[in-house]
Amino acid sequence: MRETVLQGKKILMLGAGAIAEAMIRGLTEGDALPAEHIVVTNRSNLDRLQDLQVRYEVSIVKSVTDESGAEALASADVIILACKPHDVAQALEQIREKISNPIVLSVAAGIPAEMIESILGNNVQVVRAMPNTACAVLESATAVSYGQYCTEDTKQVAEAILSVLGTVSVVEEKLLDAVTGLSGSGPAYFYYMVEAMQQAAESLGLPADTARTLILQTLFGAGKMLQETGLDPQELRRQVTSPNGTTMAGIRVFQEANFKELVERVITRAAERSREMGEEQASMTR
Ligand SMILES: NC(=O)C1=CN([C@@H]2O[C@H](COP(=O)(O)OP(=O)(O)OC[C@H]3O[C@@H](n4cnc5c(N)ncnc54)[C@H](OP(=O)(O)O)[C@@H]3O)[C@@H](O)[C@H]2O)C=CC1
Ligand SMILES: O=C(O)[C@@H]1CCC=N1
Repeated sequence: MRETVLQGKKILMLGAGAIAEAMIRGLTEGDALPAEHIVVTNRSNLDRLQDLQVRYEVSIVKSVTDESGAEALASADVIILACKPHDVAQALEQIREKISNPIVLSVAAGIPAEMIESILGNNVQVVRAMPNTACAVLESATAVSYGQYCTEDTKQVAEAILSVLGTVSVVEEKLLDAVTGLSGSGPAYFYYMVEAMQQAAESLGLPADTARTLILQTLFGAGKMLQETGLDPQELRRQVTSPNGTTMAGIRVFQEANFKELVERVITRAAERSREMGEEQASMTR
């Protein structure tokens, strides 16, 4: 365990789904704080909590509405809000009277800091973050923005937590919907591409396991080249593309299908959806 601003801190994870598990796995594997200082709760799925407890040795509480839930809420330094956007208001109503000035770190897509501040009151310090599931392997691309009441100490605590899980970029809150469409959803775009490449490889006669090995190493190698050479993607693409060769023939098919425009539409639509989800919820609580 490193000496950090997280020393002695307790985190309560409100929500135990996909992103909560990715963060729990990253925080425990990254040795950010003792596993028992991470307390996890959800709405009703006790089997899921017990499974997380067994696998990560975290603490669990069955419900925030019972006695052990009240204790966990009162002693939490940081509450990570990791439920679906449409469950956020209810989750906050349930904890409002029981918290004692924690940092609230929300990963809920689209939900404005102001909405959380207005439900919880008391000038609560709200940090909004948009990680991705690569938290599980300490490779998340996370962006963060700070609510109006956040102090410098709070920013340090939030960044200490999030930087264990990968890179952290501080952005203005109004850019978080774009971040959500880009890097929050982003892993799924690459997985979709891998699915498509696998399908193509198999239809060309490659054995499934050979195709998988080749695709994964190609993806990993391309990412590492981008990171380690510092070269632009255009230049790296040029190095692969022999005049009138195979790459040029393949890329031309992408160009004929307006691939770049398609990707722009994908990311724009995902960003818009983040904004819509936030607006739907914020309008219901006004
Ligand atoms: N999945 C991803 O890649 C990412 C997701 N996010 C954001 O994280 C949030 C969670 O997403 P994800 O993990 O995919 O969702 P999941 O559906 O996998 O998990 C949602 C969790 O929230 C719990 N929950 C619902 N209501 C309450 C409540 N009132 N109190 C406590 N817990 C509650 C559910 O419990 P139960 O099962 O008992 O109902 C469940 O454990 C979303 O807001 C999403 O926008 C952000 C970045 C990436
Ligand atoms: O699909 C979603 O809504 C969430 C937000 C970012 C990734 N998953």
